[in-house]
Amino acid sequence: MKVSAIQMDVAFNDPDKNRDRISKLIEEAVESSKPGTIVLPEMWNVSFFPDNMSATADEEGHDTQSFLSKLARKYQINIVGGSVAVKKDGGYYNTSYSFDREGTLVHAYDKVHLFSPADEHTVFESGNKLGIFELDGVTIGVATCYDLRFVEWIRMMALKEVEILFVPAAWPHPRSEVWQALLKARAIENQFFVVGVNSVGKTDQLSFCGHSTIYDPLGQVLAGSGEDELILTADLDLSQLRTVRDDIGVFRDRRPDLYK
Ligand SMILES: NC(=O)CCC(=O)C(=O)O
Repeated sequence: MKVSAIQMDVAFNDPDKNRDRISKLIEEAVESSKPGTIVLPEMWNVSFFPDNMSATADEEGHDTQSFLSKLARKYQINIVGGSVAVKKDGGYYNTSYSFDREGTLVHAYDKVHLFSPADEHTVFESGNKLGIFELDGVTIGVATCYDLRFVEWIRMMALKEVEILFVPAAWPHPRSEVWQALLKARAIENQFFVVGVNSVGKTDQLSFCGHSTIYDPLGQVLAGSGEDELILTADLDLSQLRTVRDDIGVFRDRRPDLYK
């Protein structure tokens, strides 16, 4: 599966501007790299996160779904749609929508671990389900930003046969090294591919650290970035996942009977 990750400078509280930018970046990614799957960062409609959610959160996710579905169909690509601020069920959610090449919504994932240091839990409701689905016959997992820190959560995805973990993020300085270390660790310990796609740029409160990176199941970098807006692409050879697991049989050798 050829994957392009869009590391983007998300405009604060301006969904229209962000949709325009994403249209251009997806067109550019398709023309330059011809990926099968494109992934976007966390909260790309409004950034992380404005205090007047009622003005800009996407009502039931309708605008986002119609926008991403059209792009997926137009370019015949899968889109793992990062995440957006959504108003639904009487609350706000940090929701990730994913689409197949026909533009069909295949999965919606509500961020489970809300980032309490930024009071995300006081504004948003949390989800309660794993983000797992299939694209082109490949088992995909999605975990949003802070979810990455929760090793048990990510391990559950590996145990459910996830082959590629996508991590859309709005991860700020001064924790760039933490972001990179956790992405790499999750790839090595779970022996799957990890695609971390972060934001860049600033809000009044935060400066996002970029360094979106695609890791193979050994934790080797297939594509990396700095702190500029850019598209990074890698071709993931999924047979590597089997080879790595045959060589070092972590899933054969683990002792869940003792992990209580
Ligand atoms: N958007 C987030 O969830 C931020 C997470 C973060 O900065 C951290 O875990 O550190």
